[in-house]
Amino acid sequence: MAVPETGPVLLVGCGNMAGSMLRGWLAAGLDPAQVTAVEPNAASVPAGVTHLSMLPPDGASPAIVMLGVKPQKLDEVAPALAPLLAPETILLSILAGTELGSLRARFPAPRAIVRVMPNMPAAIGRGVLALHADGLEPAGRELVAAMMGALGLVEWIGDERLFDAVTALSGSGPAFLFRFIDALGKAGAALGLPADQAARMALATVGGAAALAEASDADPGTLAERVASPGGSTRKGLDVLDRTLDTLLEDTLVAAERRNAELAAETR
Ligand SMILES: NC(=O)C1=CN([C@@H]2O[C@H](COP(=O)(O)OP(=O)(O)OC[C@H]3O[C@@H](n4cnc5c(N)ncnc54)[C@H](OP(=O)(O)O)[C@@H]3O)[C@@H](O)[C@H]2O)C=CC1
Ligand SMILES: O=C(O)[C@@H]1CCC=N1
Repeated sequence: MAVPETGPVLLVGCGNMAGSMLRGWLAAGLDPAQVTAVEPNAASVPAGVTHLSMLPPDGASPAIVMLGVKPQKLDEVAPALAPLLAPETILLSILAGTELGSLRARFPAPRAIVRVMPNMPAAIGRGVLALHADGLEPAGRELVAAMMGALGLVEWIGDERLFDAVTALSGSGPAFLFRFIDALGKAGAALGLPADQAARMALATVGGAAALAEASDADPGTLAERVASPGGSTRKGLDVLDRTLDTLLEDTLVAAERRNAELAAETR
């Protein structure tokens, strides 16, 4: 999906996540000349994007501002950023745990503030972008949905209280899956396969399975049953996996969700 006409975009923080989104937007056709990134590390700012090492003291308000720093840095950037924002600026925040109320308290000017929970595959247009907005008019909603749609699947979250759960599921999710790929390869190597070969096969198996699940009308549970031929070997493996997988993932998401709630309290 092509990125829409946005007007000037200011990124405050352009590290792993905001940088991934920026790369996704540039690949989808965003003009780098429209973008300014305030970021201590110039090397992480793509070519053609204006780089600043700190916020300018004044200047025209950008149409879109995206906060991409760590939640712990919010109070470092807020005093210099707040005066640069106009009522018509759309403020996007990807900060985990940081609530709309906490953003409103620091940025009183913009009418529209949007919490965005992206994930890293946004860099290749395969991200998940969860959105929760306050004060966004229909035209702004369309613009934000189109911008995020250029990066992957857009899901509007009506109840902001679910954002910590969303962050645990799709924001952190790629890390859990990278671990799974790694562990699958290591398990193959433990059975005697050369480690590099096992790693390649694990990655291709996970990528292929995810692509098939996306392309198929059947749900993942049904697909798993199709792999498990009656009386075959997959069933024996599933019997082991099924003993712990659901609780393991629930515990994993609960731990991540809790930390997001702590970050929310710290930035309140
Ligand atoms: N990583 C992910 O997959 C996801 C992250 N997020 C959210 O994205 C945000 C950033 O996380 P992530 O990208 O992982 O972290 P990074 O540390 O990679 O990115 C943050 C960037 O902000 C820079 N920075 C620090 N202080 C300032 C400042 N005063 N002005 C401008 N830039 C500054 C940092 O520079 P330096 O390193 O020099 O401090 C760094 O490059 C967090 O709020 C996180 O919750 C959300 C979803 C997924
Ligand atoms: O680990 C973090 O805090 C962020 C939020 C989701 C992914 N990374």
